[in-house]
Amino acid sequence: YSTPPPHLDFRAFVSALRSDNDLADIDAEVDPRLEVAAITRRAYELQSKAPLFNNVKGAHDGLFRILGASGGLSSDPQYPYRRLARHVGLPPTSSLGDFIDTMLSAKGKEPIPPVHVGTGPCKEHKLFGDNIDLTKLPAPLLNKADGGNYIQTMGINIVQHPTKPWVNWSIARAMVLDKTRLVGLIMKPQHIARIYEQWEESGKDMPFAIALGAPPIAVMVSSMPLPEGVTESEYVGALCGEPLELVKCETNDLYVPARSEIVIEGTLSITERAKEGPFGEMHGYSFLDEESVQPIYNVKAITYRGGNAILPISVPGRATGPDETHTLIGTLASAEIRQLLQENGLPVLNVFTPYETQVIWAAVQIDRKKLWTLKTNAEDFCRRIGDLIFRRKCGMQIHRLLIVGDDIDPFNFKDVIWSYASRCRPGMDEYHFEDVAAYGLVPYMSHGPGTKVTGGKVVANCLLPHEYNQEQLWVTCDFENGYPEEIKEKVLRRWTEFGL
Ligand SMILES: Cc1cc2c3c(c1C)C(C)(C)C[C@@H](C(=O)Cc1ccccc1)N3c1c([nH]c(=O)[nH]c1=O)N2C[C@H](O)[C@H](O)[C@H](O)COP(=O)(O)O
Ligand SMILES: [K+]
Ligand SMILES: [Mn+2]
Repeated sequence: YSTPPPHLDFRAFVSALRSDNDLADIDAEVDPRLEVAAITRRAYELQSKAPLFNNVKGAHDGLFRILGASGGLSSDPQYPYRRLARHVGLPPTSSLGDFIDTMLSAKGKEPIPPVHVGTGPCKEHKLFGDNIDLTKLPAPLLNKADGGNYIQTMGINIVQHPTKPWVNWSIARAMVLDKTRLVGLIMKPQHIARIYEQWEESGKDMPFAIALGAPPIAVMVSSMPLPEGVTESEYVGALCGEPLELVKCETNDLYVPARSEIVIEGTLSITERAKEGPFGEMHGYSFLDEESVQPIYNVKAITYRGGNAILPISVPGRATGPDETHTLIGTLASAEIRQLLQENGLPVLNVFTPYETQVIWAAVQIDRKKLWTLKTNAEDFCRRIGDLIFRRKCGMQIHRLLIVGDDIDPFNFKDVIWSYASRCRPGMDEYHFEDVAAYGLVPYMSHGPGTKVTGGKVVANCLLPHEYNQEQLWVTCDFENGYPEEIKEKVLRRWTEFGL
């Protein structure tokens, strides 16, 4: 096969990280029981290179190597988002704004359906029946409190609606239960849960495939809350301007990316369930009283790429250095939220979920000149935005929206928190929503004082009243805004002379 670009082939992506000097090849033996995850977690927190474990204890017959932090921030502070850029074929100097613009660039474009090819790298090795023993694979234990070995944290869960032409791609965690079974989170309003409900009604187990080490751009779209009914693989095609190549599963009629590293396929039971979790969550907590009971994945085949297949993993936790549950879930939800607000005619420039808020908050940047033409006020404007976002799936994970002006950079938390701290009057500038679906995993909901699955959401107005209808009545006191251009130029020119 000719080697495709990094965004279309996971192994080419790994080579690109290596040539970016953003990958650490670890050839020493490392234990998948906690050690691999601890190294990966610290790699996020220090924003170091992505660890590629080439010698995982217990690996055999080419299963498997492990790549951690594929969606973490780059180790080179000059290119913080280069690893994300590599997922979608963007230049290394790309900003988060460029990344969001790219992920939205196929909206309104004709979908490009994938093409089916006869075979591909993921078909080089095949395991069936007694050759399948998930307990013999080096599936990693990611956190000392986890209830099982989570083999699925960065793969694409592929399921098809039983009657409609909708094939959904998403990321949903799953842990090893026994020799031939996984158990994983199937949670409403996620599309995998909606489609699962349809199979329950049809009375048949749901065929599934999990494609691990799939093309990076497909992993991105799988993590994006596209509208219901959209077949993610067609959106990937529209983004790339060319169809994705898929091959048929061995044991069902689903199709998977031909270049995947590892494919697990089978049926998700509509009757058998088992205890799932605890799991180290995206907000930085693992609650020990987790009593989640979830459907069982019956594994019928495992196929995988030669040359020592690579299992990508995500180790969610505190976003002191963000992991994929922040850089993918937060950023891609921000993209869909921006799309929704702009489609509804709101003067929104950008949206972003600051990592410092564990992507529970989202800053919504408003074009103030356009805001004046709406002749509105804080209450009406904030309630309108809250009604749009908090009643849609793309807003599911957001509990606080901050409405900020175009003088604020939503990607710069110091800007965002400055405007929230100084312009949002407690008791008058926050508009609460108690009748909307909550994100049940947020600790103050799951283990908080009030209801668990509704409410706890708020829109914080970070614009002063006069900003709704006229130019700001202040000069911002920082170097950028507090001095005339000629003074700033003179200061910058003489800065080194002053020895500062
Ligand atoms: C990048 C990433 C994303 C998720 C998850 C993880 C990572 C790395 C891991 C596996 C590390 C953690 C896990 C979570 O525990 C986080 C989570 C997020 C959202 C709902 C429940 C759990 N998770 C996940 C997730 N969606 C879930 O339905 N159970 C999941 O298990 N998601 C989010 C999900 O993919 C996005 O919401 C997609 O938009 C869903 O696709 P559609 O339904 O819109 O088609
Ligand atoms: K998706
Ligand atoms: Mn979907």
